[in-house]
Amino acid sequence: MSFSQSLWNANQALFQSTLELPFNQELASGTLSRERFRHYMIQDAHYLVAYGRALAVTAAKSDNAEGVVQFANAANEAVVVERALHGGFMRDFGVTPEQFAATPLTPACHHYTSYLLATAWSATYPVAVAALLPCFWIYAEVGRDIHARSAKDNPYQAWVDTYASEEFHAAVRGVCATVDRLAEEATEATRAAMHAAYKDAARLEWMFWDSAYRLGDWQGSLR
Ligand SMILES: Cc1ncc(CN)c(N)n1
Repeated sequence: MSFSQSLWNANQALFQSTLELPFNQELASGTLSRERFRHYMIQDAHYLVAYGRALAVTAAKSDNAEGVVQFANAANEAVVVERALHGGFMRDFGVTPEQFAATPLTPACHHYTSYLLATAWSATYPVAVAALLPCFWIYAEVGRDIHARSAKDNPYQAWVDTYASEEFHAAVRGVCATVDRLAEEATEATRAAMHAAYKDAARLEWMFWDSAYRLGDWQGSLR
């Protein structure tokens, strides 16, 4: 079994519970409230900038030229392509650039982006790549799962199509191939750290959707 497959298998139950989250169930049926999707979109647009930075730092740490291009391209995709999708939804939902800029990161978004940035800056290249893999892989598999059962005239179809697309899945295969090569060359301790990083990020993916469904925010005087 490949190392990336072992990461996936070790977190299979977590992935299943991600699919079962009310946010994703209602995204598939098209019944997710506009308020919840709007909340998610704003937080995800914040997330994508930090994620793009983490990818760029990881690109700079790469041990070869291919990795520089792979992760620099992924940073570009996150900030330009994915955020364009969000821009379309923001317009539909009447979120102005000023409203977006004035909306702080929720605890879940703050936690996840801080984790990715800290890992990208402080961990070794193989561990940083393992921490980024769930952002690719879980979204691609959630996208495909929802695509297979998405309601007709789903208002969120553009989101579903983006993450179910062959282009997005090709990027996942590329990151898995890099993870597999790095794991092959790594010590046992590094492989264990890669497993831990993957799991941390997979849990934070779960929390991000759960928080969006709950309209998560800082409590009372913490705002
Ligand atoms: C929270 C989160 N994780 C991953 C992705 C897919 N790049 C995303 N848009 N948002």
